[in-house]
Amino acid sequence: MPYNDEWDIRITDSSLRDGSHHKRHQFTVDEVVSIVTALDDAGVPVIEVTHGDGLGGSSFNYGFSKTPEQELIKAAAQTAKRAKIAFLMLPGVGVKDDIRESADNGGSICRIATHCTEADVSIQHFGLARDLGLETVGFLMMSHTQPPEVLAKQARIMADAGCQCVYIVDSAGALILEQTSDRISALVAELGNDAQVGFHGHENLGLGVANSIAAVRAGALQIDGSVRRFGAGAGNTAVEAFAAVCDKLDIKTGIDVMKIVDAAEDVVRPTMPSECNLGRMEIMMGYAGVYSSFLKHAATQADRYKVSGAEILLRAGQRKLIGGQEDQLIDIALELASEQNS
Ligand SMILES: CC[C@H](O)CC(=O)C(=O)O
Ligand SMILES: [Mn+2]
Repeated sequence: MPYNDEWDIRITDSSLRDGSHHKRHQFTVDEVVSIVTALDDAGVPVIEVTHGDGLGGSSFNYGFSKTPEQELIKAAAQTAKRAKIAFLMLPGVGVKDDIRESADNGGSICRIATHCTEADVSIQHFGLARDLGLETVGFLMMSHTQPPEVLAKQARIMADAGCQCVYIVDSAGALILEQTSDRISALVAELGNDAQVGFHGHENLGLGVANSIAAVRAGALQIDGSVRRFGAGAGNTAVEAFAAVCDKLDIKTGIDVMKIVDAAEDVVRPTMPSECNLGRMEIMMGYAGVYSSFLKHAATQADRYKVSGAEILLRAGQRKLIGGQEDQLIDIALELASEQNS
């Protein structure tokens, strides 16, 4: 079944949210306006704008925003002619008032993200979002850590709370092809017509586009990506490459391939501090199953304690760290430094 009469699937660009990790949360209003203008013109139907760690993420632990995220959401909503503006929130990092403020500023899609075994902490937020008339999306983060049947039960909790599309979120870029499609299929079977299923990929093993196609073939109707892969770790599925692949496979996305490749090169790339690399630290994240947003934090601690960033990430994977446990990267760096000096 297609997404609607116009598109087979709906693509959400996350460069102004997931890309915030890569930019250490330094987006300006001018950058948001230029990126939203270009993506909207290229036919991207949904653009996500928030601090990288979601509403309320601007903090000592996650990194302070250069511009308050509500100003960025407002600027995006005022700029977009066709695209809907989405925002993300992790319960506990943000609170319900942040959802209200985002809606007042023109955000129309509320995305609530939880660790993939903790869906129950999202229930009140989906309720509020639906009461406010917002469209809802749920993120099951670090989905590589749980088998399909566990994820399906968590998806059911979100759907029953009012979530209209539950995403398998490959936060670590660790899923490999069938591991993606098996998880999507389990959610599709569980949710039926109660909610759609989506996929959010990361490129840490170079599989963002391939995993996204596997997800579509398994029944996902919403797919995330970031233009120029502008996201945490090695970045997200490149929207321009994914749109081109969909075009060749006759999967309708509504995105103009010629316009989106220009936007990627001419508008988005100049706002990036650097390309999103697929270097040893990024590969280690996919290999060891580490949350992509740990990359910059691990790099900071590696510099500070003169230890290997890749080794920090490998141990973070062994410890099975999840989002919110960024401070343990300091502990691992100290452990490595003491081993080095003994
Ligand atoms: C807000 C945390 C995180 O960046 C959400 C996400 O994009 C992911 O888990 O991949
Ligand atoms: Mn992500």
